[in-house]
Amino acid sequence: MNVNNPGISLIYRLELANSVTTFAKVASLVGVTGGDIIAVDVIRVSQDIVVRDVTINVSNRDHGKRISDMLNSEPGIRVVAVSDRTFLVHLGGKLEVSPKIQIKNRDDLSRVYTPHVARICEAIRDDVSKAYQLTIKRNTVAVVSDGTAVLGLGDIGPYAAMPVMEGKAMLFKQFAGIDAFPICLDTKDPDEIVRIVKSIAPAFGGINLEDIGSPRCFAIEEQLRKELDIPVFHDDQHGTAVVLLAGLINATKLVKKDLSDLKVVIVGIGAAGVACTKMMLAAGVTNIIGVTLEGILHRGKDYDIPAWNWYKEHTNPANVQGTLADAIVDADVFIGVSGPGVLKPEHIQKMARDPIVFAMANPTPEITPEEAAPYVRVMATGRSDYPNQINNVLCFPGIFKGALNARASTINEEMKLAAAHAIASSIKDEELTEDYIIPSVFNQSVVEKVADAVSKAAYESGVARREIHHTDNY
Ligand SMILES: NC(=O)C1=CN([C@@H]2O[C@H](COP(=O)(O)OP(=O)(O)OC[C@H]3O[C@@H](n4cnc5c(N)ncnc54)[C@H](O)[C@@H]3O)[C@@H](O)[C@H]2O)C=CC1
Ligand SMILES: CC(=O)C(=O)O
Ligand SMILES: [Mg+2]
Repeated sequence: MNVNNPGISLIYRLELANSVTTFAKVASLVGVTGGDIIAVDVIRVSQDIVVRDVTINVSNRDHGKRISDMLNSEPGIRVVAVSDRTFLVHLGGKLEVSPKIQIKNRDDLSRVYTPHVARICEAIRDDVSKAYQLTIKRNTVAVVSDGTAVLGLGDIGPYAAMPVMEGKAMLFKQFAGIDAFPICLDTKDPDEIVRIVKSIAPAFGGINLEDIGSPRCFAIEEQLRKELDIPVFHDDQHGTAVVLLAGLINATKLVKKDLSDLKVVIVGIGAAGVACTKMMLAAGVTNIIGVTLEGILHRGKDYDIPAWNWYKEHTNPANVQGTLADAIVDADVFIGVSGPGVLKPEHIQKMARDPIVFAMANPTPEITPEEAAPYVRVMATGRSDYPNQINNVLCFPGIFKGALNARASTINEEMKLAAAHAIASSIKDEELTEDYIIPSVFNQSVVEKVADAVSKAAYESGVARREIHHTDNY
């Protein structure tokens, strides 16, 4: 698998002239150019012509174009169209709104809509908490982005951010049964974002902030948490940190090291980096060194970013200065939440025994598993196509499900720690291996475990608002 191009699959619609060529010829030409045919469908057959859709895995778009040109230049073969399967799954967007009941007659109509809906409106007007019982609020989350830090692609804007937010909404529904709306805002102004999110909050049981770049994300989340009485959770901060901690708990168990003895180097001190650091400190890690594009964060310098000034005071106990090459010496763990290619094999060679490397940048990690393999003991990425996927998708469905079930007013530290331990404990000690430190996203029991643990933590920490046996339906 070429890490820069995760499995591009192209469908070539080919018109083959029966008297001139055969499908066997096509297969051999594709094989010669390194394409991998994975499916063939017959679309139309006539006496002279056969039209086939041939699905071919290619290593990148140029490779796909070379195959197309080569086929087109062959007598008897015409490439009618080439479509990218990934684009096809996004055609028209990935979501729709679907009603829970059908309106079959006037009687139904008058209940779901006017006149009888008015009684429901009045009930909520008289007791606003009934919005949880009588509207979508109780099971609905807004996935809000301004498109400024979309995956590791950077500030690509609200239109380009939509496919990711639609994807997050799909994951909410599929993994936790939560209805989520993708909402991409055409503003980067923190005050305006806060105002808009507050204004739309009545419809939602929770707000999942997504891919809002640092340092703006910190103030936006803090303000919204203060002003709203529903959970506001910046997924890139806390979802990432929860899953990172789960992976770290299991990886250190495997290599027989204690969290409190670790030296951890983390590159990319943005939304994910700051939150991962806070979570590790809360879990008992004491020696963490943060590396930015300007080098190691240390107490000899004042930074323009308040989060970095906080950072230098709470990390780097030996006040090391320099670059990643200086920080990485004798480190037990490398965590990357920055961008492609930051970590080199030479860096890993300088780490302590049994190096743990979590290269979590998406879509292209700080080092590929192939490059790291000879030197690393435990390797994880944020991607779905390698073992050990450390990705916030393991957290946000379950943590919101637990919070919504408890009707929690917030998602607090206790709930996040409970989620991390629930994810980690999904793998039994005897099941742990280098390639299995974190459960699969498709392990349905993880969401349930996380939701139960989070809900329990919400009750125990006093932020749950739902009475468990609620029978009042009107
Ligand atoms: N696996 C997962 O679940 C998650 C992965 N990520 C990945 O982490 C990365 C950062 O995401 P956010 O923190 O949300 O973005 P952000 O924009 O808030 O922060 C990124 C930080 O990394 C720094 N950075 C970029 N390249 C660097 C380099 N070569 N060396 C040092 N610092 C560098 C930037 O200056 C910035 O401070 C992205 O690639 C994203 O895809 C983020 C959230 C979840
Ligand atoms: C996984 C995720 O949220 C990110 O890479 O931004
Ligand atoms: Mg994200």
